[in-house]
Amino acid sequence: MEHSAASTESGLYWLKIESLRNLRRIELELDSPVLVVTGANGSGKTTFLESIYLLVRGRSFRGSKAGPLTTHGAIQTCLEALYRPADRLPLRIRYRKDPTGSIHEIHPPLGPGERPLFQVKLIGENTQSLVEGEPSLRRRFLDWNLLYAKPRLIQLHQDFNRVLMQRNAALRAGRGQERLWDLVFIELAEAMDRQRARFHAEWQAEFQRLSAAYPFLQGVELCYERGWPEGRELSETLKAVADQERLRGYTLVGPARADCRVRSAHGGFSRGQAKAVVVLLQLAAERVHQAHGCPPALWLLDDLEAELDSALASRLWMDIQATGGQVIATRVGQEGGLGIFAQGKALSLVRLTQAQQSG
Ligand SMILES: Nc1ncnc2c1ncn2[C@@H]1O[C@H](COP(=O)(O)OP(=O)(O)OP(=O)(O)O)[C@@H](O)[C@H]1O
Repeated sequence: MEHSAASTESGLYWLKIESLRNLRRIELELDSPVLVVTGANGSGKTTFLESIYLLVRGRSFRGSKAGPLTTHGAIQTCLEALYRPADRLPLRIRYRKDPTGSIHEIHPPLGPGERPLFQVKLIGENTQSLVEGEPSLRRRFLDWNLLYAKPRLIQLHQDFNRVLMQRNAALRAGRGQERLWDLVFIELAEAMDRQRARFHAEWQAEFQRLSAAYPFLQGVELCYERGWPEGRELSETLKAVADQERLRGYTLVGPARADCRVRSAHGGFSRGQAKAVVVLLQLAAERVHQAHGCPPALWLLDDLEAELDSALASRLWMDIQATGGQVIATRVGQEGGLGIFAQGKALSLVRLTQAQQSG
């Protein structure tokens, strides 16, 4: 079945969901820049967002605790969407999962090393863990944003990870062979650090600009820690930790130990404030991406208003709209009230009801 693009802006304009968790079958045209999905608890709002995330990234944002993706009693999950880029013909995206595995395909396919079509930015449950959680979460977030802006650096990251694995294997073997990897390890580590530091400086500058409108962010800054002490050569640091590394059997310093913390002069953040900080980190990265020529991201907002006071939620919503990206947002409620989403761009509303759900 062919579908006509309903507006001239880039974005997803048609979506079909079959047998994803409690959503049995949904097919719809997305004909406005903002789609608000409402429904009672458990009606499938997060699952609706999950379908789009699966289509864009080929994997879910929910862990295995959420149980099987495919609707109980169904054989397979099939998701499909049509996406109109700004500068070329529409693309068909498919995700299919059955007991033998999953397939994720884009037609026509992207060229090798080509940047993904767009980024999908999820603001959902546990968003705060990015601020409060392990450094590895922030490191992955930094690299995800850096590599999207500069896809040619993917090779550098792959080379570094390969050398790190070899160096760790040599440390575990305990025959002193790790020194053979040091030269190439240092060269790749320094190159990665330079790229991360450059991206981080742009990110921090945009974060500061955005923060001016949020009084609770006075004195808050993003700090990049490269993974070995400032003012010290990596080679020196490796020598200093050599005995410890042999004892532990893995590399203790370098880019795999980097972090990008959000530091507050007043101590920590409340849950709502931490959530707002993460939205602003996403917004700041989005501004850097657009400055590098990337298309606007697609925002998936899962109950954005939860934990935020209405002034803060409205302010964030204005900043998200200003990015020019497509938005799919959820709201709890059977009445279909629009809350903060009533302010701003034209929107469509989908109310999830029993009709779309598996019984
Ligand atoms: N494989 C499955 N088959 C059928 N139903 C499932 C399956 N996996 C999960 N579910 C159900 O689907 C529903 C999915 O809920 P989801 O989290 O998407 O709802 P929600 O509208 O976002 O809820 P809330 O407002 O509480 O966040 C849950 O009731 C869950 O029990």
